[in-house]
Amino acid sequence: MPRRLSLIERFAVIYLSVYFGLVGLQHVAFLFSSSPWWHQPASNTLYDLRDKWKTQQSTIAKGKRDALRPVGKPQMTMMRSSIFSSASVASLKDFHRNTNKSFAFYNCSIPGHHYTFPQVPQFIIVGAQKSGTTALYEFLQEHPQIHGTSVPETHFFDWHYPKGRDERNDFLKKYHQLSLDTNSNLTSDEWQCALRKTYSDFFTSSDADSPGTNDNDIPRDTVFVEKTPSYLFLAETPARILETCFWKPKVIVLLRNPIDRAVSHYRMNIDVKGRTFESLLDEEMASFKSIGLSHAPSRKEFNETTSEHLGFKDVPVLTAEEQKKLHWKHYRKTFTTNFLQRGMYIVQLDHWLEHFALHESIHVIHHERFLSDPSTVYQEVLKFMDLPSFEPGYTQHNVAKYALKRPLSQHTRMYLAAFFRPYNQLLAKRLGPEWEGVWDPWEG
Ligand SMILES: Nc1ncnc2c1ncn2[C@@H]1O[C@H](COP(=O)(O)OS(=O)(=O)O)[C@@H](OP(=O)(O)O)[C@H]1O
Repeated sequence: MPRRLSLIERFAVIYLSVYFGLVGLQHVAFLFSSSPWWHQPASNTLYDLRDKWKTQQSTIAKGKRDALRPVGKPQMTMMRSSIFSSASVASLKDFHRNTNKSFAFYNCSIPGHHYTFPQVPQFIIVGAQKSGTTALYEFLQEHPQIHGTSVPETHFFDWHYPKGRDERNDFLKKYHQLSLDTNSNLTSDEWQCALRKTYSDFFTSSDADSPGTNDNDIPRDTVFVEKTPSYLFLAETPARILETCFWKPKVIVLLRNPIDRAVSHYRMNIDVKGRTFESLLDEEMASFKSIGLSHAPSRKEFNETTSEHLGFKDVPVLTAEEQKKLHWKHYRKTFTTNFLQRGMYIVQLDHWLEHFALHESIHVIHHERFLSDPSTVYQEVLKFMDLPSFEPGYTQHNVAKYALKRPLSQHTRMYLAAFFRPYNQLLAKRLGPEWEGVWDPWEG
């Protein structure tokens, strides 16, 4: 006859059941939370999201890294050396050459806090949205030296970057528990320290109250990478990166046929809008009328059988300024539906080329080539990153779940091809002959 449990034993059984039940739930929640960002809560929950994922993701990432690390490779302990303290490193290459390390720890202070954290990142995948950025990021994360972020996309430099006094104060309060007026109470060095520390936390598992104490196990050859595909689209991002990062990180861009990109973009949000792809296109085109594309034919006016490149021949390509204007006017409203604007790659890339040199600091990848020959493209990326060769498992990531109700009509496809044509031609001029006519149905 089994013995009846005492009150204390019963309490212990209930406590343990509840505890393990909650842990199980948390794991299930985490599995779902690693789904793409559009299934995540709104942007101002950044801090909650980060806290939730940080611990779990870093444990998983560490386990994965340890499993992938070649047998026999020593697990180096990062020494926090004072020679790196507050070092401002202009060139990542010089730093690497001089120290033989991939990154250093950084020390800085704001009122009430002294922080030590790794200088991140060395590489950023900035877009374009729906161009295979998730697949590339996942393949890179499999590399034993590469460490990603604790959330799938930080969106640090677009949604969360604090602009203006109120947002900066809110940022300090939320993350650094500081109730200060940044404009009057913080020096610019302190403000930069707060920015850098917050960003760096996306890459580490360090606790805000005891910064850096969990970072001892980061091998010194670690290369940090983040990906947020909307960065390419935002003209402000490069300057924000340069303000926050310790050096000019190298930038990776994937570009996909803008028509397929637009359809993929629509399929990502199909459940949200309940509108047809064509009606959203027409709406976006109408919004262009106010800023320079007033002569462009509408989809209904467009005649794909004429030879004069289909009515778009004399339509001016939007300048960066015009696109910026449009962007600010419509960005929030059309975030999920700016199919045309997001495919004007040349306008976006030009913002980056003002700050980052093509080939040396920006590596641009042809999405379709990545899809058909992932291994060659991946090895080229590793070469650009100056990392040893590695073969990940080449699988599909982030494939669209929703199908178009009706396949894209030939008329709409040709309308889009004609619309994007002048932008693609300018892009080829900037990137080189291998980009000529790649997405052009009238070529070859
Ligand atoms: N291995 C590989 N190589 C190239 N492309 C791939 C790969 N795996 C997935 N995909 C396709 O990439 C599309 C999603 O792109 P992103 O991950 O950049 O989307 S997102 O901006 O992060 O939401 C998405 O396209 P659609 O399926 O047409 O939507 C994926 O199918």
